[in-house]
Amino acid sequence: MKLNELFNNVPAIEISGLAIDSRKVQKGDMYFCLEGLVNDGHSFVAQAVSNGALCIIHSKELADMPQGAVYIRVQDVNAVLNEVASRFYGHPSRHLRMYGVTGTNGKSTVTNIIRDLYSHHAPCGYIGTIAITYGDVKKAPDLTTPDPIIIHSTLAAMVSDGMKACALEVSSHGLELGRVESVDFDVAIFTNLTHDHLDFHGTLERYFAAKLKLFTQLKPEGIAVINADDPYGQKIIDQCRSRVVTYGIEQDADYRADNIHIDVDGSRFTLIHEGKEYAVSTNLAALYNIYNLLAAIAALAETDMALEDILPWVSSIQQIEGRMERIQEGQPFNVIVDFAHTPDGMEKIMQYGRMITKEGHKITAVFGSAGKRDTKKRPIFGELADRYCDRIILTEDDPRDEDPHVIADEIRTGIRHTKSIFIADRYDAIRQAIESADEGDTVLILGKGDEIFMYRENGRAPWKGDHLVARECIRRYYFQENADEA
Ligand SMILES: CC(=O)N[C@H]1[C@@H](OP(=O)(O)OP(=O)(O)OC[C@H]2O[C@@H](n3ccc(=O)[nH]c3=O)[C@H](O)[C@@H]2O)O[C@H](CO)[C@@H](O)[C@@H]1O[C@H](C)C(=O)N[C@@H](C)C(=O)N[C@H](CCC(=O)O)C(=O)O
Ligand SMILES: Nc1ncnc2c1ncn2[C@@H]1O[C@H](COP(=O)(O)OP(=O)(O)OP(=O)(O)O)[C@@H](O)[C@H]1O
Repeated sequence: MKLNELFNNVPAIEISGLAIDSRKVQKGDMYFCLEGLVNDGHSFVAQAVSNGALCIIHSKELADMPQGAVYIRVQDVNAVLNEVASRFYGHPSRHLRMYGVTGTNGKSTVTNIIRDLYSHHAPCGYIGTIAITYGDVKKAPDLTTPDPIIIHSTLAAMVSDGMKACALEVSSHGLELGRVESVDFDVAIFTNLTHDHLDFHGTLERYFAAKLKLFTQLKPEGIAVINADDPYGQKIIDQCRSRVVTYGIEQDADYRADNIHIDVDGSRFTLIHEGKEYAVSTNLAALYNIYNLLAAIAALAETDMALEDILPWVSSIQQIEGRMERIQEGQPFNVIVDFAHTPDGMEKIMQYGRMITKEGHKITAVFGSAGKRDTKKRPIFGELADRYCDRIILTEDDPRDEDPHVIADEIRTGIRHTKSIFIADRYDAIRQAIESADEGDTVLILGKGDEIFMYRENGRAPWKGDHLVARECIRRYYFQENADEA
């Protein structure tokens, strides 16, 4: 694209790419000087130009303006980045039905349910914590909500690959740092708001203010799909100028579930919408997943699919990796791997564990808490495990440069009655939980879900994955099989 197609009064030089990191600039790129939390992109202009940047977008006066590049001074570099990224890639979000999902818990689940159900109507892509997927493409993401360049280039690839829709997870970091400002959302979905990320946002109110942006930025003809049972749902409704559609269980809602029956491996309920009742049977278990399913159903039924075309598919929703993943290797006890890493998520999965574990059998929870992240949740995790579980095995979970033993001690401050042990190595902790399980027991392996990396002192290190380790331990140590390495 020519520079003069993006800005007025500039030469018609060809811009071949966009970059926000001087180290990754390639010949012909436009480099945007973003002010970050640690560095200021304005300091790396020389490197950007020496790597081949032909245009520099900046807001501050530059000490060094090496020759060979066009310099454009703007007021808000991030706003310009959002605008240019969308334009450079042909405004791809305008050519897709865009579903944006935000909330403390349930973003990956709701977006994956949307992708799964929409795919029975037309091809749908997904961008989020688990992956970036469309057609046959599946990439490991660095962030839940990537920067605007990755978002718009990915959406453009989705358009050219024949996708008709995209479900995008919108994290509070993504909103606060302005990563989705030029995404043309058709539907914005709110799941819930509970304690998380207070290290970054400071207070729950500021955390909420970040989430709110998705709804206040939504175009007037967009649709806001809101959880009516969450106290923050009403606050969003009050401030959103777009059409609002609600879902829930307890409060009156446009899509409401009633007569709910939850089993070990599925649920049934009556969906009430516009005075009509629909019998729904789904392979998703746990009450929180009824909320997630209602959110997805409401979003789809308000856009491209009729309820009658959606409901037959909800009984066979694909397992969402690492989200309440039941590990079945023929063992006579339950093993569940789950990504729960917030107090609300922990409580919900432990309640579900209690529900599926008969009187007289025990629940063992294996978990830790991330290093250098929201340390206030550590004792709360301890309290919850103390309340719902019979045995607690504390272990590492993305320790970064903290000592997992110290983290475990902080979790322990919330534990009053339940026996807890600390096993530093996560593999050994899972092994111990499985080896000591009896018939009818439940083992909950929490916090990392499907992740196959562990954040250590020097960044991401490989981790086998809780799901694979659990399978291996059941075969090798419970059944004493000569199981292959996971
Ligand atoms: C806290 C946070 O979100 N930080 C993001 C932020 O980093 P930063 O502000 O520290 O960046 P910085 O190092 O100060 O650099 C400022 C600018 O200078 C540039 N730079 C920097 C150094 C250099 O040599 N050359 C150069 O050009 C950087 O590319 C950047 O554009 O901007 C970077 C560029 O976009 C992001 O990669 C980075 O995400 C970091 C890696 C991160 O871990 N973010 C997490 C917390 C996050 O966003 N998580 C949410 C999900 C949370 C959840 O729900 O669990 C997510 O959406 O993934
Ligand atoms: N609606 C919900 N309410 C409460 N807890 C939930 C809900 N949905 C999922 N969870 C719990 O939160 C965990 C994470 O779910 P999911 O990955 O869908 O959330 P997320 O918002 O995408 O989180 P992240 O952005 O950190 O990946 C699940 O494994 C489950 O324990």
